[in-house]
Amino acid sequence: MLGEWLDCTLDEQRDTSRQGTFASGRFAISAPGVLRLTPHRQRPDAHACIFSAAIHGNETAPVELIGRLLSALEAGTLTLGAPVLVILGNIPALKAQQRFVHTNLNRLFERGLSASGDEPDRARELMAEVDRFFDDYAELPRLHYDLHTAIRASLFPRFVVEPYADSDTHSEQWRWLAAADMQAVLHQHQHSWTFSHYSKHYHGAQSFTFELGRVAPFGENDMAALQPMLALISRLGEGMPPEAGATASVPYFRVQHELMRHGDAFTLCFADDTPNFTRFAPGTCLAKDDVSGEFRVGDTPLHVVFPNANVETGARAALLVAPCAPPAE
Ligand SMILES: O=C(O)CCC(=O)N[C@@H](CCC(=O)O)C(=O)O
Ligand SMILES: [Zn+2]
Repeated sequence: MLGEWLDCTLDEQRDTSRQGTFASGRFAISAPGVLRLTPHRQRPDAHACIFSAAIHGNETAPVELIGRLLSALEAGTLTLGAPVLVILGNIPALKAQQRFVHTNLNRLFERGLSASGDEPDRARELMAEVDRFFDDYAELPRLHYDLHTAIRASLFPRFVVEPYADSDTHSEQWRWLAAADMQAVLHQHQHSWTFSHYSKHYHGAQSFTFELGRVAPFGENDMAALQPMLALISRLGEGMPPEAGATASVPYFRVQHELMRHGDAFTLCFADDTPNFTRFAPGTCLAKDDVSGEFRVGDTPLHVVFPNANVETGARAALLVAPCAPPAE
């Protein structure tokens, strides 16, 4: 049944039904780690909802959050009123409790991807699942929340990344995110081929990457802090309008520059435990690279997000961001 699906995804030896019913809907496993929930009665405010987790295998809080949603549906304390696609992204990495096995899955969501290997194959499988789900509910507004946790501490422990795309984010989303206790918003300045970008760019979905605290092993996540987030996905699962908060208090940032690792001897010039959103003054040296040289902050201060010197060469080693005005209401 629903509650067992997470465990069975991690343990192929355990048998589980591939489809069945629960009090308010039907479920079907359409691919490994992909669970489709169909309501018996779809509510008028329903979105076609995708909730994904474990695109990075060591980010366990989102998996626990989705487990709570499924348990509530199974227990009948929550009534499914919207179609929901639940995705566990990188199953081998989740089993190994690693960010990825061979390469970062969250850089591969691009149509026409030609790379070969386990993660590229999984990206193709997940893109096809997303396409099929949104096609099947073409009449409904589309929504994709891709749930993550960050490697390091953050001055804003819970925040969202808004992927770059031509389509707009609806203003109600900002109010829902504020009520879900998201503490900052980061606007991407260019295409990034992440999973949330895929849904927004190719399907016009309301789509975000959520950072829900810091990476921790199963059982060690601060789930109390994620209660408002659970309330948001639960309301969406019910097909009901979520609670709306005040957006005025949420700081907005825009990416100014992607710091890339080009050489083997790439280093960041600040401490490993520097929290996300730490501000650096003009002139500060942020990185040294044996291929591209030094990177220094220009005339305006920059805040650093997701710094990671240990990425593959050619990959993003940090986002450098600056505060910006909130989107118009
Ligand atoms: O904490 C970190 O350094 C990484 C956390 C993480 O996995 N972040 C996502 C953000 C995706 C986006 O830019 O929308 C990632 O790097 O894939
Ligand atoms: Zn992640």
